[in-house]
Amino acid sequence: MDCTTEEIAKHNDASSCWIIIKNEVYDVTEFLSIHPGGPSIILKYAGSDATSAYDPIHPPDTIQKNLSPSQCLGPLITTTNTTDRKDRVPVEQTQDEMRVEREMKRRPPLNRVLNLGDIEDIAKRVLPYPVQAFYSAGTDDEFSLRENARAFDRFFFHARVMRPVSSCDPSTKILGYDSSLPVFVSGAAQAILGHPEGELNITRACGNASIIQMVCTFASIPRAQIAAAMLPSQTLFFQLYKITDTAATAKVVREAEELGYKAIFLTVDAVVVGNREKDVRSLWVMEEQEGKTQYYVEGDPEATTNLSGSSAVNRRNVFDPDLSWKETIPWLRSITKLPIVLKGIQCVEDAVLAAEAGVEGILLSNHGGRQLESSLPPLEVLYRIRQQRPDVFDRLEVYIDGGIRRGTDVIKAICLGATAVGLGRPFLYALSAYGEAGVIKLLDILRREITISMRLLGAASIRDLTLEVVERVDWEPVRRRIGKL
Ligand SMILES: Cc1cc2nc3c(=O)[nH]c(=O)nc-3n(C[C@H](O)[C@H](O)[C@H](O)COP(=O)(O)O)c2cc1C
Repeated sequence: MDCTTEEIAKHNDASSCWIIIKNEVYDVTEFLSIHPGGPSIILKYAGSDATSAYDPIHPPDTIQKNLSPSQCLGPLITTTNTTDRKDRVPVEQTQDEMRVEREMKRRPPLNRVLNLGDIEDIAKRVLPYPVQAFYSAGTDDEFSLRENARAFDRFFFHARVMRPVSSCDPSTKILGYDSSLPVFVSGAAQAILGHPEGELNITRACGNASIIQMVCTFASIPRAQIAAAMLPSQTLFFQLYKITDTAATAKVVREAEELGYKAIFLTVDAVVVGNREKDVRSLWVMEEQEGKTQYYVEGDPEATTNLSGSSAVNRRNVFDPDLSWKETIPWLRSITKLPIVLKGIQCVEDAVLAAEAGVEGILLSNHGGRQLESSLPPLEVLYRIRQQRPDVFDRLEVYIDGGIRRGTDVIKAICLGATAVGLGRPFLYALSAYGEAGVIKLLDILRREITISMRLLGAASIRDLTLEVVERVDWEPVRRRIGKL
């Protein structure tokens, strides 16, 4: 392979994109469409050295994890021209980067942030467009994404009055670990795209607030570094993707256990990656904005169709598509002593199978509407389990995530039998908009909303949040606002 700078410079667009990182040359053409931060940031360095942009924000093993050996083209061959860097074209700020800079200066002070919708609005304004698209994307027409949140609007309270609530305690236990609220962080990868300190913002804020954080297999900060940042009293859970390389997965599980993570949340709703068109389109949106739009030319073969995150990931067979009740859980049990929770249960039947399989918990989730379109909102699944198979709640802990944005959402889920609820995007938005201070603010808002509503409901503790105080209506309430943007 000719890895001279002259040759590399020819591969400078989406049809063939080579970059140099630490004097090694990579063909990232296929990777463009699955780069969590979107392709435009890579394209900015297409045909040149991307080390300065790559190095500060990526864990050391990112390349090994994401590129196949055939995409690693070899060491950079230095010619006389390349040692003289004067001929290099300086990288200019894109329109989007200038917009982000302006918006960061316009952020309101935190005391003007009232709710999670406000945080989401601000984050969407200050995030680079491709990152905003990656974080907010749902699958297909984003129907499940919207309905996840709307499902909460169909439940109303039967408030009880004349009950002493001067002392109101929203704390609980999750898998036996203390949590100051019935809330945890559902792991959402690539926090570093929103803030240079990535997941660490969440770790620090959660440590002080006694909230449990689930850390992803594909977290953007090494899991050891996250574990090193936790307080002695703090609890971390680990989100596991079972990949086709079983031995490699087992190594990850053992490492997580040794690092002190307290439970394994095995994600079961992502055997392939969902069809997230917003994510794919963000490349074209950016091209248009920067004046590099490609137009259809009569007679051209279909150029790079660029069909999504999914295709490239699938080609490399990252996720194991053959998870099964018979094999996967006994295998996982055989390699770890940690409690096992299945993340991504989407119907009553599978909740029952999980109980029969003897796992310690299930997280009812459709991945925040990012996987199967028209998967039932997790709150509806919770309601159906409560109606049809209440015995499940005696056999394992049940959690839900997806669309939870208000203290009342949390309370409704607890009333229906959930032990706790997870939030994904809100943590990403909070850290993107305000770093660690944003995450602290988010938890303060939730705590305030939960305790106000518990008091108004006549509940002095989580034990008072029972099925009797919540009712599902069959009329369609007015559509909820999830965020202005
Ligand atoms: C940007 C992003 C990345 C995510 N990454 C993962 C992941 O790596 N593993 C996983 O199991 N779930 C992942 N999720 C799903 C979350 O764990 C969670 O199920 C979902 O965000 C909950 O919905 P919510 O965002 O409406 O709160 C991700 C979600 C988002 C938005």
